[in-house]
Amino acid sequence: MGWPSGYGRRVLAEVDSTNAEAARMAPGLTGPEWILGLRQTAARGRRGRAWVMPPGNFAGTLVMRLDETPDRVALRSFVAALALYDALEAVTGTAAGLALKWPNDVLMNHGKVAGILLEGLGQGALAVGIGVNLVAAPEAAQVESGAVLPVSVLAETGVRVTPEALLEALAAAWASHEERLVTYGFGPIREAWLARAARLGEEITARTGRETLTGTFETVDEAGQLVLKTPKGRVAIAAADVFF
Ligand SMILES: O=C(O)CCCC[C@@H]1SC[C@@H]2NC(=O)N[C@@H]21
Repeated sequence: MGWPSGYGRRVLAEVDSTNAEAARMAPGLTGPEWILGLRQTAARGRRGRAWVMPPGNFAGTLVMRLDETPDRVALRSFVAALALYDALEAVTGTAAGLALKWPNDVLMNHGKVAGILLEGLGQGALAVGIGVNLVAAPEAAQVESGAVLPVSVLAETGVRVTPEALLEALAAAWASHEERLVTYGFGPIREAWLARAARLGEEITARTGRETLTGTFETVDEAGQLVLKTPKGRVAIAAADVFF
């Protein structure tokens, strides 16, 4: 496939957080750029959580500028999840065991292998931060109680993938899904995501911060919201943590 044209790449031996580096780069950005951090000293996860990042794992951020509404920009979490799915299939040689968990985790054999952190940087700039447990997963005690347990690519498949090799596959897969979004809109991305979704049609629990809702995972709507069929009716949820 090769490196996609129009995308830059920077590899950093050590960085606090590739998302923080993206924020520093955003003002001078001339085009989309991938930042790969071989070590991160202050990696962050969703909802203010820390992200455990042993060396050898993948930490990358795509920083880009988009002239779009915030709702449309946010759909990049689905683009990122699909790109990760394809990239992991390419580097391990199989998609068996891979699934996508709303809003933006990638599962391998029912464990969390990758997480995505989207951050708006102001003035239309977006950081798409991606962490993948390539060689090591955090201890179960380091994750929130009830959360999907972390797994690594190495432990699940026996394949040792370097961060650089994953970036090559990820950048190519991102470019192709991004082009699809820009050309055809969210429809085909949504369908591809739903075809790979974990627990579709099953009972799941969503914690929004304000309330906890349990219901049947019906679909993801045209705005990317999780649609749950609950005893009180159908609910569309824009942001939550999901528990199986
Ligand atoms: O909580 C999650 O699941 C999202 C984790 C995102 C971690 C990645 S690692 C690269 C980028 N830099 C960060 O500080 N966080 C993201």
